[in-house]
Amino acid sequence: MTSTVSGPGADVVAAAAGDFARELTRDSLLRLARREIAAVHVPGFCDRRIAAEAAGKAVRHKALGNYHKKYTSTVGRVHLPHIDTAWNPELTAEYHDVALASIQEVRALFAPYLSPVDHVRLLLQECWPAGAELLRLRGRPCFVGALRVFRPDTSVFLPHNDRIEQETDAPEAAGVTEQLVANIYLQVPEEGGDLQLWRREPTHAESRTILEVEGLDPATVEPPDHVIHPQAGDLIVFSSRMLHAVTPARGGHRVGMAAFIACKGPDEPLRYWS
Ligand SMILES: O=C(O)CCC(=O)C(=O)O
Ligand SMILES: [Fe+2]
Repeated sequence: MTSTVSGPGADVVAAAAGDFARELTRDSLLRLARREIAAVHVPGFCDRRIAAEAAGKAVRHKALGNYHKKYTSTVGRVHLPHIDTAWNPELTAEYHDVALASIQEVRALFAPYLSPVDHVRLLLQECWPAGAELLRLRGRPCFVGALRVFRPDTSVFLPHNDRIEQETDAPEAAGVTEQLVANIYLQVPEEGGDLQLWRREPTHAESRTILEVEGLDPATVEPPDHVIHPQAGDLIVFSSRMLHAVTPARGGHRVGMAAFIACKGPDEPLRYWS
């Protein structure tokens, strides 16, 4: 299957097909963690009918709330993701208290089928030299499998990056050498909802802005290196430490399922959470 690209970056992507791997394997994961490739993009990772059904449940979910920062508050998410614990001890305790129940609740949305995030967890465990496991912070299990709901025309993720060390001082978060994020797309309208990738980390000044408002003004950033229009059912894994953004989806909801993945080198297990 060919890559599905659109927008201003399409030529760049076509010219740089070697920047993408099409399968999640030991080799593609190691190359991604070493930043030799920009992303692992697996078209049709998950059955589209199963994806569509789960997307509908996410849009109607009773635990659908919004991200908390100024420029991400347009995006909905099901269950509390770690970023929204915002260094608050009560929210952090609540996050861990409900983590396992939330994992099981999201899993049940896909029953009787395997949830795509569980499928990713198994592949990481099988492929990575030292295996993979659920992240624990101060010994307490994290949630994984956040469903993100981008509302038609209004939701956007401005250029930003994600780093666990900026969200917690728990000892388990020290020594991370790379942070990846796996997104499984459950529903994507035909137009918009593009994933933009830059192959660089933000500058110090940009990082300060991102920490304050979780996004840069696109006019202040050069064009992205890659623009991908995901199809429902696709899996895309990329470095969350590098700049990335999501453009508004036109005329319909864009629903994804996300897991961050901390890497401390091939001799340590990968650890995932949302
Ligand atoms: O929904 C996407 O395509 C990526 C969103 C994002 O910012 C992330 O997964 O860290
Ligand atoms: Fe992100």
